[in-house]
Amino acid sequence: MALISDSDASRNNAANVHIEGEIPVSTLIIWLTVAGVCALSVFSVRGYMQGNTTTLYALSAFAALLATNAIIYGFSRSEPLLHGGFVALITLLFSYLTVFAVENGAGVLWLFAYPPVVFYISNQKVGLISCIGGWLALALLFSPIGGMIIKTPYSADFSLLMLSALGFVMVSCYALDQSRRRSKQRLLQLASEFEYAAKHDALTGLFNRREGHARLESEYERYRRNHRPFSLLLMDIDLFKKVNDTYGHLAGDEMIKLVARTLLRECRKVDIVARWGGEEFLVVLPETGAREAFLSADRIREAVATQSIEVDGKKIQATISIGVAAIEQSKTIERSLQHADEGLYQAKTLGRNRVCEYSDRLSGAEAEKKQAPRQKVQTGRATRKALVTSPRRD
Ligand SMILES: Nc1nc2c(ncn2[C@@H]2O[C@H](COP(=O)(O)OP(=O)(O)OP(=O)(O)O)[C@@H](O)[C@H]2O)c(=O)[nH]1
Repeated sequence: MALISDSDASRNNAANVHIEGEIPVSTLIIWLTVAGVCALSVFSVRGYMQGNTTTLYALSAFAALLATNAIIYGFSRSEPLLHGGFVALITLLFSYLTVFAVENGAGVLWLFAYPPVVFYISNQKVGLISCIGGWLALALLFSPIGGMIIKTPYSADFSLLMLSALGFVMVSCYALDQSRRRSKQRLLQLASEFEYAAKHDALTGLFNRREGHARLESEYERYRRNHRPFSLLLMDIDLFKKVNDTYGHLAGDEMIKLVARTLLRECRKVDIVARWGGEEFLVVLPETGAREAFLSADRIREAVATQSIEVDGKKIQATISIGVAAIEQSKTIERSLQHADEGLYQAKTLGRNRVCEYSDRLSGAEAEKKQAPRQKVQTGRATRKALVTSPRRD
């Protein structure tokens, strides 16, 4: 099961990526709206029973506005609108509870709910500005200047305690939120690193065999829908063991990387390039028939043959052999891989540094169009109907 709902988490801002188990902000707002509407209804009825119609109307209005905000979200599905509307409404509501000293001044205690909610819902900048702004506004209200503008029943002792306790809660919420955001960021980074490591080969950065196979299956599914054939190139570095034995494994690794770089350079963006095994590579060419695949393979072979690595001032040339198989009609993936493998085996048998295409449908004339000899071959692995090979040009 994926840890992160967004498959390409690394490209996204951590705040916008939802981690499984985390309460989505919009869901939290809906819950808080339901709880808020219930609480406001209770207190507006209490206000009415105490003969305070202003409280009744004001709290009922806030309850209605909160409910409307949630209903608008139900229709628009606009999260920024829901989040912005909710923060604005609770800021107004808490200001009202404080300034009008609702419930004989006890309503101001609701201010302690503001910092955790606003930090969770908004980004850190908005949370910080809202909290600092709110605290300063409260300090102004409790100050002698505020007392001259609005008469409130709060004593000096209560005001001091309220400001210090609220400031403490705000700082704590900021620190906890900062820590939560950093952990989430790190978690996303780790998840993206793990995902990369699980899908890529460490030496070359190409897709590894598992990812190559997964992408091949996706391509096959696409083929089953649109029936446009695609092709596989299975390739292997020639006499690679000799490179390792003569120049060492580091030189061998350099050669593998050189071939990988050349493949990436020669292939299109849509092509899938994977390291299939030690010195074996698989290239999937979407929407490419047998003929174009053969030509692409030969171009790749030539490109690799012009490359070399340098060991102790000595240039060592790399060559590859390639087996080509097109996926057409009802051919399965496994069968096509087997055919590409047979083509590769044949390329090795015929002297390496060449391309061999498995084909069970090409006529001799068609094969000749490719200016390549068509041969009936029998190898140690299997009997095949025909293989088209590229001439070795060395
Ligand atoms: N340096 C290095 N060598 C590797 C790696 N993976 C596999 N090999 C080596 O690749 C060699 C493969 O050799 P073989 O399969 O015998 O084939 P070859 O010598 O290339 O001969 P042909 O395929 O017939 O041309 C083995 O010696 C493996 O040890 C790797 O990641 N790095």
